[in-house]
Amino acid sequence: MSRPRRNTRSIWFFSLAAALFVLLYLGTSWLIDHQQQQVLAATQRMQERTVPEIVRLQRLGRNLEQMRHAGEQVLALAPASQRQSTLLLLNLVSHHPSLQAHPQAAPLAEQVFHFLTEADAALSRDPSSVADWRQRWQPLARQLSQLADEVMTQAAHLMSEDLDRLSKVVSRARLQLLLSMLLVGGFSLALLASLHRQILQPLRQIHQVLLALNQHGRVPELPQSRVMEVRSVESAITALQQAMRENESVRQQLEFQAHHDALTELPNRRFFMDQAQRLTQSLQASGGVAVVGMADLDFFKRVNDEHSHAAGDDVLRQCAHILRAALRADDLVCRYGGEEFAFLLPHASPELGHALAERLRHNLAAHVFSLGGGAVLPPMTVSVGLAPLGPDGLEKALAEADQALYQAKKGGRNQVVLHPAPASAVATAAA
Ligand SMILES: Nc1nc2c(ncn2[C@@H]2O[C@H](COP(=O)(O)OP(=O)(O)OP(=O)(O)O)[C@@H](O)[C@H]2O)c(=O)[nH]1
Repeated sequence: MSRPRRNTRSIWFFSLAAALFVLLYLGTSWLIDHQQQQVLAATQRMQERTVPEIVRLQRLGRNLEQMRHAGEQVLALAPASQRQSTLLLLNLVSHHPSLQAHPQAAPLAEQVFHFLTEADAALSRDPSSVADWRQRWQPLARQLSQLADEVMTQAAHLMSEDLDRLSKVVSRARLQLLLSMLLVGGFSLALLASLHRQILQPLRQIHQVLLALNQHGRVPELPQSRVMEVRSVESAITALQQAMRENESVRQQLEFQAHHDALTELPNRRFFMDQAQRLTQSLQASGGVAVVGMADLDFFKRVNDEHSHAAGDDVLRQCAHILRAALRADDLVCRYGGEEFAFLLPHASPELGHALAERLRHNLAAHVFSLGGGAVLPPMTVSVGLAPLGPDGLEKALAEADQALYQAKKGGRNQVVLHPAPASAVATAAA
């Protein structure tokens, strides 16, 4: 079962679509902006906090290493003056802010400075105690090295943590940007597809229908659109189509009436003459033969007088039918006027024309004309004049057929006379 179609005004449809598009656009813009802010914040954090912290830790690591190195120098039995300058440098390093700010490094630096000052004084007094001082120095040197390693590792971790965080933010931003693009792109495609289906396609079909209407071709069916504006155009076209069909039918009716006799529905004299002229020209051009005939009912006036004009009309209709049936399909025939008929028999020899006219005469004589109320007319007869189509054309042949008809009437009616009458008299007297 098909669902009933919902009608949509295109103005609502496009307003809604435009509003959705704007919302979607604003939403994705906000999302992109938000992601950008996050990337910026992560970068800023790295520049303002992480990098200085790393520098501080690296400096601390280097200072610790320097202290360990100073210790090695003091205990290497260098000259006293050199040990003094080393201790001076050590004093400076141990009070460096990077060391003082560190909870483990500050006491360790203090401890190292005191130890080495003490060792320097002792070695100045007794250089042979160096081995003992070197042994006591080892734990302090290890602590300095370990702390320096820890600090450097911490600096490396800080760097990689921040880089990790930044890369996560960037990849999340990239994913969201991709999704936003897909969403906007998908929506735009859906909108375009809908525009094509609801508006463009119906308009193309309307265009095809209008073309077909204009060219009088087979008009394709118009499917009913859901968009009301398009639908109203479709309705107008359907109404126009209906009006054109009716006009065409009226036109055909009028054309038929203009070309045919209203009573017998045979072609009228003017139409017959047009068609016969054209056929004559083509026969003359191709060297074809033809026979022209004039047929006139005998004593027809009596039917009118003795019965009624309406009865006369009825008889005329039946005679026209018998005449049409007696001749061949391609023969031209018309009601020439009153109870007189004309015909043109293309490709017919005088003998064939005569035979066809005889068939008409016999068929008419054999026909029973019954009137209303059981009344029956006496048999009707017809006189026929024939003339072969000569080089002088149709008018001449018709005039000769008319002369032959006159001869047939004069000769007693109910007969066929061929002009010019051969010696053996083609005319057939009534039985
Ligand atoms: N009912 C009817 N009568 C018509 C029509 N057209 C002509 N007639 C009649 O046909 C008759 C022709 O009469 P006539 O010319 O004397 O010919 P006829 O009586 O057939 O005699 P012949 O032709 O000499 O044999 C006239 O009475 C016309 O009124 C028509 O359309 N309907």
